[in-house]
Amino acid sequence: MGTGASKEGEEGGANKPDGQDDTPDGQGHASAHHDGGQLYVSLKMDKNHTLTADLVPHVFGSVPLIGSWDPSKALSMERESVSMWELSFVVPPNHETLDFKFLLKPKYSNAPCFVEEGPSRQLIGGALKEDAKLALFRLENDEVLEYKVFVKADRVSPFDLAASWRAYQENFRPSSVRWMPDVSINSAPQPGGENCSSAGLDLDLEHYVVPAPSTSANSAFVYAANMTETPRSLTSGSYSFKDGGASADRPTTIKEMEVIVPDSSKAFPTSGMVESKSVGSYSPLQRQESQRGLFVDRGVGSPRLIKSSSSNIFTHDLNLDNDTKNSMPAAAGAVAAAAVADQMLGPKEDRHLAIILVGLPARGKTFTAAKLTRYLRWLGHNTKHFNVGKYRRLKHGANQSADFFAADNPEGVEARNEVAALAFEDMVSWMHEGGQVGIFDATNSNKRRRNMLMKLAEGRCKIIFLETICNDVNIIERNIRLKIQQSPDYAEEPDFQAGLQDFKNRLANYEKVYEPVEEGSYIKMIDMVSGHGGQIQVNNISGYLPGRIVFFLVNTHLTPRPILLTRHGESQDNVRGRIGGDAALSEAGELYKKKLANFVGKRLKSERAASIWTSTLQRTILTASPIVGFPKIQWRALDEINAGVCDGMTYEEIKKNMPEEYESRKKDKLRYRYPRGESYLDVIQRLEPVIIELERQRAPVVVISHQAVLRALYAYFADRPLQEIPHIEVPLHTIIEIQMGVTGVQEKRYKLMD
Ligand SMILES: Nc1ncnc2c1ncn2[C@@H]1O[C@H](COP(=O)(O)OP(=O)(O)O)[C@@H](O)[C@H]1O
Ligand SMILES: O=P(O)(O)OC[C@H]1O[C@@](CO)(OP(=O)(O)O)[C@@H](O)[C@@H]1O
Repeated sequence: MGTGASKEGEEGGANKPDGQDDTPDGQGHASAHHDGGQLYVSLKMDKNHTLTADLVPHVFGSVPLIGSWDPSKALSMERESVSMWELSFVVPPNHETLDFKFLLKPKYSNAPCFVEEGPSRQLIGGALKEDAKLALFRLENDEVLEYKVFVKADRVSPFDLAASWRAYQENFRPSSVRWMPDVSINSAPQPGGENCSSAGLDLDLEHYVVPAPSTSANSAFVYAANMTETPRSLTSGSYSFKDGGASADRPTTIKEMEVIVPDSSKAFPTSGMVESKSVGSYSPLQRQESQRGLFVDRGVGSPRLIKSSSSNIFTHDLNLDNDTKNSMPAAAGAVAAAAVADQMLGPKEDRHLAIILVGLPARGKTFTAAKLTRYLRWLGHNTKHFNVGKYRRLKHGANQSADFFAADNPEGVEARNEVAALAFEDMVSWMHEGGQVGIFDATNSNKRRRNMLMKLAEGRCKIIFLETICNDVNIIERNIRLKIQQSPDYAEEPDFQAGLQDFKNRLANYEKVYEPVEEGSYIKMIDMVSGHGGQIQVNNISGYLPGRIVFFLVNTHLTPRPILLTRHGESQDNVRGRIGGDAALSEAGELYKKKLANFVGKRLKSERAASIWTSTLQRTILTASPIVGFPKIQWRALDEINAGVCDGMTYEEIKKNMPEEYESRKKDKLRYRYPRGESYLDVIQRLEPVIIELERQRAPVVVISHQAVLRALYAYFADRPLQEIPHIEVPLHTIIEIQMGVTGVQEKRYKLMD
C-alpha cells in the first residue's frame, strides 16, 4: 500500500500542513510505477484578489478529456474558496503526456477568452514536467492577472473512485482543511517513522477490549425469528410470553419506546409558548409533558399546526383522518414528505404496506425480513416483523417433524394455513392501529397460499412479494446447518445429524410444490449473498417506499467485514465544553489520533481494500491524518449535527440565554431542531446514503465522525429505537467494531485511552 504521489508548485508554497512530503521517493516527484489504481489529479489556481469581469478559470489541452485544444470544450474549474479554483480528473498512472493550458472564460457571454501566456504545460505521471510556474493572463486592457498553480496527484483504486463519485454526488463539498483532497491516500509508514513507534499501543488489541453495553449490536447471536412480533392472537398476557423456552423476546426497552401517536383530533390547549405541534413519535411521558407548554418544536415530518385567531387552541392545517394520522412516520425530510404525499393522494389501502416473503426454507427470508425491518424502523417507518413460524411453534409446538410440512398431509396444510391467516390478521389489525409496514415472514411458497393472503389484504393494505432465491448449493448447505444450530425447531434435538436429515426432508417437501412468484407486485432477490454477480428482479413496483426498499436490497449482501466507528480525538472545543465548531484537536486528541492509527494499522493489517471515512470537519480529518495506506474519503453527511445559532456555545450558555430552546431540546431531543440547524431526525435522514454505502461495501470501513452522527449510525446496527438515539453513549477515544456476518451483526469495543 502507500501509493500516494504528489507534486506541488513551489511558487505557491503549497506545503502540506505538517510539512511532510508524502511522495514515494521523498523527493516530491510522482512516480508512475505503481500497481493498479488510477491517478486522481487535482489542479488548483490561487489568486490573491477576486476576479473582475466574471471570468472563470478553465483548463484545455491535448486530449479529448480536456477539450482537444478547443476552448469551447475547456473544462471549467470549481471555486474552492474565495480565491482558489480547483479541477480534478482521473487518469491512468501511465497516461500519455498531457499538454494543457489554463484559460479564463467569461461566465455569461461569448466574449473572448484569455489563454495563459507562454508555452503549454505538460503533465506526466500526474506531475508537472517542469516546476509549476505562475499562470499569467493578459486581458484586453493589457492588465495582467497572475495566478499561483498547484498540481496534486493521489493514487486511488477504481473501487474507491466509484465510492467517492457516489459520495461526491450526494454529499461532497470542498475540503475545509487546506490541502486535503476529498479522496486521498497517505504513503506507507517509513521504518522507524512516527507512526510505527509512537503512542505505545500494545501489540495485543484484545488488551483494549471493554464490555459493550447490554443493548449492543448482537443480532448474530440471536435467531432473528425469535425477535419478531409476539403472536397477539395466540397469547392473552401478551408480552410475558417466551417462545418455546428457547427464545428471547425483544428487549422491553423497545416496547417502552414504541411509537405512540397522539390523537391529533383532540386539539389541546397550551400556555402560550408553543410555536408548533406535530404528529410524530412520542413516549407517553413526553406526550403529557408536551401539553404543559414551554415547548419550542421545530420537528419535521408532520403537518404543521396553525393557531386559531380566537383562542390559544391549535388545530391541524392538514385535514387528515384517523387512519392517516396513525400511519405518519416519525421522520424528517424525504421520508416525511413522501408520507404526506402518499396520504394526500394515494388510495387508503396504500397507506399500509405488507412485504410478504416467499422462498424455500433456508433461503434467508427471516434474515432479510429482520434486516429490512431494522432499516425501515431506523428511517422512521413504523415497521413490524411477523414470523409465521413463531405462531406455528406456539400453536402446534416446536418439535413438528418433516411430515407436518408435506403437501399431501391435509391436517398439516390446514394447520399451517391457519397460523398464517392468524399472523396476517394480527398484522392487519396492527396496521389499523397505526402500523405502516408489516413484514410477513413465511415460505408462502405456492400460489394457493399467496392467493389466500391477497384476499386477506384486499382493501386493507398494499402487498409486495419479496422472494429470496439461492442457486448456490454450498450456501444452501451452510444455511441449513445454521438453521439446525439456531432454530427453536431443533433446540430439543440432541442429535445434529438427525436434525439435519429432518430439515432436509422438510425442504424436499416444500420443493415438490414450490411455485416461484409470477403474480402481483414482486421483488426477487436472486443469488444476492456475496454482493456481486446476483440480481434483483422487480415487477410492478412503484412509489416512494417500495423504491427505497428495492434500493436497500440491491445494496445489501452477507460478505463478512468489520465496520469501525469512532469519534474524533478530543477537540479543543470538547475541552471548553463548546458544541459544534470546527476546532483542532486537544493534546489528548493528538495522542488518540496516533493510537488510532496504530490500532487501525494492526487491526486492518491484511485488509488491502479498507477505507477511512471522515466528516469534512477538521477534528475528524486530523484524527485520520496519521493513518496510512488506506484511502480516506470525506463525507459531508458525516459532519456533526448542525447546532445552528447555538454553534460554539456551551450547554450552560444555551440554558442561560435561550432557556426555551434548552428546555425544548431536553423534552424531545430526537425531534428538536436547533434554530437554523438540525434535529436528530434530520441527521438520520442525511445519513441514509452512508448506511446504504456501508451495507454495499465489501471491505472494512473506519468511520471517524462525531457524537450525534455516530449515535444515529450505531442505532441502525444495534437496532435501537429512534427515541433512544440522542441518548446513546458514544464515548471519546473508543472504537466500536461492528462485525457484519452471515448471521447478523456483532459488536466489540476497544477503549484506547480514557
Ligand atoms: N438472500 C439470501 N440468500 C441465501 N442465503 C441468505 C440470504 N440472506 C441471508 N442468507 C443466509 O441464510 C441463513 C438462513 O436464513 P433464514 O433467514 O433463517 O432462512 P429462511 O427464513 O429462508 O428459512 C442466514 O443465516 C444467512 O446466512
Ligand atoms: O446531541 P448532543 O448530546 O448535544 O451531542 C451532540 C454534540 O456532541 C459534540 C460534543 O459536545 O460533538 P463532537 O465533539 O463529537 O463533534 C457537539 O459538537 C455536538 O453538538
